[in-house]
Amino acid sequence: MATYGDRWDAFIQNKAIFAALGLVTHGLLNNSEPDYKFYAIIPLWVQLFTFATLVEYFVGSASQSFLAAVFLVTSAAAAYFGTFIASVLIYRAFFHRLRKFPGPFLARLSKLYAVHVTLNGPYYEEIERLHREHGAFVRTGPRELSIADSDAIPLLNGPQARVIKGPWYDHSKHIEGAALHTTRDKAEHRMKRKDWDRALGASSLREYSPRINRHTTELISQLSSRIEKGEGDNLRMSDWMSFYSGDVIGDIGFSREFGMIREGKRAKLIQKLHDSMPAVSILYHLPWVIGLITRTGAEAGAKGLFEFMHWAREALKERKKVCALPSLNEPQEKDIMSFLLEEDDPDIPQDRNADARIIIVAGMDTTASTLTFLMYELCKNPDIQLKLREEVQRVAGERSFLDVDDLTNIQYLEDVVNETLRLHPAASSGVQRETPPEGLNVNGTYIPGKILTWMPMYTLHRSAAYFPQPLTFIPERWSSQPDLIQNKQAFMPFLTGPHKCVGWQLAIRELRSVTANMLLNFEIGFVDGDTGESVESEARDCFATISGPLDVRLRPLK
Ligand code: HEM
Repeated sequence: MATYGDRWDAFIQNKAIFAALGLVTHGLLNNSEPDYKFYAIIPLWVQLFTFATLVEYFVGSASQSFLAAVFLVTSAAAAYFGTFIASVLIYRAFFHRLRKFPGPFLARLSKLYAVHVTLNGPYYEEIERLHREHGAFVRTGPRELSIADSDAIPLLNGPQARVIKGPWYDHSKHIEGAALHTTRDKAEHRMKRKDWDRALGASSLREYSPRINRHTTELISQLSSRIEKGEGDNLRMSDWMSFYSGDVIGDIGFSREFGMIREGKRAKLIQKLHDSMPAVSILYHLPWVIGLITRTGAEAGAKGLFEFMHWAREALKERKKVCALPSLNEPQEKDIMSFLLEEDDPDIPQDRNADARIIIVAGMDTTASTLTFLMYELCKNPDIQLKLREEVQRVAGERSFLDVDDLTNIQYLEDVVNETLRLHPAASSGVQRETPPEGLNVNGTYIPGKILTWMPMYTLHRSAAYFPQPLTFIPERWSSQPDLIQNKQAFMPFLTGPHKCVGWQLAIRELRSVTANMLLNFEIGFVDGDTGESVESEARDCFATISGPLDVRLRPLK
């Protein structure tokens, strides 16, 4: 009579059973989109493997040593995973509900394709190339579509849109809850958005004006002193733009002084965030990896993220302490957190820490990169620089500094800002949305349910159908040459609808303030022998676009 050991041996040596189990697993997981549950599934697999090895060693008789037991179980696992993976790939390539959409073959199989592209240059450039090759709908991942058709904008972003934010936004929710930006539930988002709208609405923005003016004044004065020290022939303008936007957002966000303009270097935390960008540009294609690392307790793997969380917690506590002084119930000047925190509540809700992080992440690099690209375009187009300077000087008269509130009506300044945002949108590849279970119909094209969509702003903004002469920097298209805009709806650097950037007006005010005052004080050009191309060629797509380095020559105006 067969013993338990014999039965086990027969089982573990039967590759067909494991191959069949691989197929069953694919069948079970296929409809549940399991990638974001890998943090639970992978440890389960590891436990099963360990259990099977121990059973083989102690109960089975086919292996003479522990190593042999490991080997036998590994060969069973190879049959299981080999079949499972082959089944997944065949399904994705030929039977998936997106099979009719064109795109690179490898992108059908895995998001590793996007990782490969990212390692070789900005992802959004490849997306634009793919749209030129395949048209408005491109399959960019196993269950992912990039849609470059302005008719899809209301369906994906409008107030009545039935899509929700995609699972990407959940990547670290389990640690500290969701920030405004990462809240997927529509009702919860509406609630949170009310406070944020007050924090960044017109009357609050006026209260923040003195802070913007202070930081812009400091920027101009620091750059002037660098010129005096003989450094004006080669200044890394991309760094200065990043110091500026970081100082502004720390200050307006939660009264945090980074002092980067003063020091002429990045604060430690900001430097670490910056250093993590290459990893972010890859992980944003594989968000389940972040969940896996953080949920399986491998904190070392996500050290940067945990440090940032710790920093944000401490920064909010410090702000609270200052506000708790009897003479100061609130910061002397209001900041964004004044609207998000209950000043009398001794505790800081966890999701406010997440909000503090989003203030830095959403408010710093987006603005810094836009400013850098704007300076780049002014260097590349000296005539436009001259024309804009004349406009600004007309408003300034004898003054060498213009307050941000004096800059609301300079049409050509608006034109230059818009044209920069058109050619260099900060969210170049778009934002992730998930279609409702019943799917969507875009212009007669049916998009199945539970599909992840992206609307690539870089591609839309560079479409000749929407913006004739799309690759030329022509600020006049926004005012005196309206024929150069065929479809204004396709311009959405800040998105549109209920999730439109809540900080867009703050960003515009920063852009106006820096641009106008730079032009009042300096002539700006590329460093001798340089064309500034690294600003585009070394840019990174990290969900937000991070510009490459820009070195400039600054000459003070007489
Ligand atoms: C040129 C600068 C900026 C650009 C181009 C920009 C662009 C965007 C875009 C495209 C989104 C939508 C993201 C998504 O749905 O995933 C967004 C959202 C957001 N932005 Fe900005 N942004 C800029 C500056 C700022 C600033 C200065 C702040 C200040 C705190 C800010 C705070 C936010 C927040 C909190 C959200 C989430 C809004 C929500 O989900 O309701 N952004 N931004």
